[in-house]
Amino acid sequence: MLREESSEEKGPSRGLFDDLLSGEPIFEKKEVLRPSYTPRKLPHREDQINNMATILVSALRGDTPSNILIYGKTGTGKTASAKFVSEELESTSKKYEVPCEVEYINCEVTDTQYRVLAQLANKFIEKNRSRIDETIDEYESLRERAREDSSALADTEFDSVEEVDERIDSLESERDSFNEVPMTGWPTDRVYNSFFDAVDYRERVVVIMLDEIDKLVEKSGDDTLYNLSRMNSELERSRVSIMGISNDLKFTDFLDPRVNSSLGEEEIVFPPYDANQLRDILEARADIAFKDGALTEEVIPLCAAFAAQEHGDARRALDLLRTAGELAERDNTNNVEEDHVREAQEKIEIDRVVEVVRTLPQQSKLVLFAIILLEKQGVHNINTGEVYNIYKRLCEELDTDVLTQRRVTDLISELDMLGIVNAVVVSKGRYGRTKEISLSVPLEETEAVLLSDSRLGDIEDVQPFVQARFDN
Ligand SMILES: Nc1ncnc2c1ncn2[C@@H]1O[C@H](COP(=O)(O)OP(=O)(O)OP(=O)(O)O)[C@@H](O)[C@H]1O
Repeated sequence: MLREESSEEKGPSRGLFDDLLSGEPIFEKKEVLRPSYTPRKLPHREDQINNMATILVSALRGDTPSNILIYGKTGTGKTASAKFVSEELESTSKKYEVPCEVEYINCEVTDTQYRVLAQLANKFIEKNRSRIDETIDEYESLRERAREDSSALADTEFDSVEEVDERIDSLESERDSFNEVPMTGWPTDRVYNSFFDAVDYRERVVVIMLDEIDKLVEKSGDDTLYNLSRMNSELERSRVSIMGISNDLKFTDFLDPRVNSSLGEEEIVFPPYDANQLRDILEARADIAFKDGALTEEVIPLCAAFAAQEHGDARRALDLLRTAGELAERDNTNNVEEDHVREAQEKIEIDRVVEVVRTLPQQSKLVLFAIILLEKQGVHNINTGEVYNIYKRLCEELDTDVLTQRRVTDLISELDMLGIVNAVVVSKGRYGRTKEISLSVPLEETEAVLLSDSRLGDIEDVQPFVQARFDN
């Protein structure tokens, strides 16, 4: 007799993902909240966008636009606005058939003169080659038609098929003369010349957008900017203009005065957003990103308020909103609530700390570990001497160099600047001044990151040593 199917066995069994999928999803289009998404509308940036457009419109009249320096704190919409304006500029230039091209370079990634020039050279070499290829295609089809019927050459500059052949040959050798620049190995002069020739191949206005321009100057000085800004005096057919973007204006102190005044012909400032502006930005994105009614009333104002406290950073506001949505999704609820935002705020902060701590140099990790060990003993307002004693012991355990106390004091100041510890100088009257140090990040998570470092993870018997110091 056949065994009866139990009700549980009917149909396919529920798998690992069924429960996750069964809840009504919160998001309609989550990628709208990701940094890679470029919004079509940028509320509260109308003034800056109009300013950029007013300067760049001369490119569409065939003139060289002034160089622009854009600056403002992180997450204030500098890149998004500049990219928006560039796209509009390029599309309008196509509409009116005025050759104008924008090239974007992120100097955090491309941070040496060689790489910047090589990347630019290769982009223009590629453009020139494909333009030549298009022209060759046109001549080849003309040649085909002319071979069948010589009247196809009427109203053209050619008298015979052979002349078309010659033109195709010369275009092919012109195309082949554009050699790609290798990403290392050539003398810089040669790379510069390749870029120069590639750009000047035809009439056009070129806007070079150097995002995070301060990183380029920090890493390799101002030679690139010097060379780019003097190009126009030598170019014959084309014109180059620079748009630098930075969240740190101090880099201009290190520029040659000529480069500085040329780069900053026009300056546009992006001020931080306030909570109301962040609210508008979030609302516009949330409309597309979330299902109708998925957000409870307080979610957007709270994300905006948190991000406004962090120097008005729209990236942070969007991260918060997306993370809050993901946490709600994980809870299998249909609504994102205030608590999800608070949880998201904590999660983002911990993620930041983990990343900062994970990438600290070994010596800073040891100093931080010493502070943590002291805090675990319940020591408050730790002083540098106490940190130094434990630090030395840790170095012995690891058989590593011991830095001087002065150097360790510097490392503590660096940890303070990174927001990992809080070090305040207090006056002890006639005993002079001393630093009182406390941890400003969650202890357990920070310790776990330090212990995940294979070398620090091996230190087992330090705790009893620290303990012993306080038992006496
Ligand atoms: N006014 C705005 N409207 C909509 N989204 C915005 C606005 N301003 C910024 N954003 C969004 O915030 C995020 C950060 O913006 P963006 O990258 O332009 O900042 P930034 O000022 O260039 O920051 P950084 O200096 O860190 O590069 C992006 O996802 C961007 O789409």
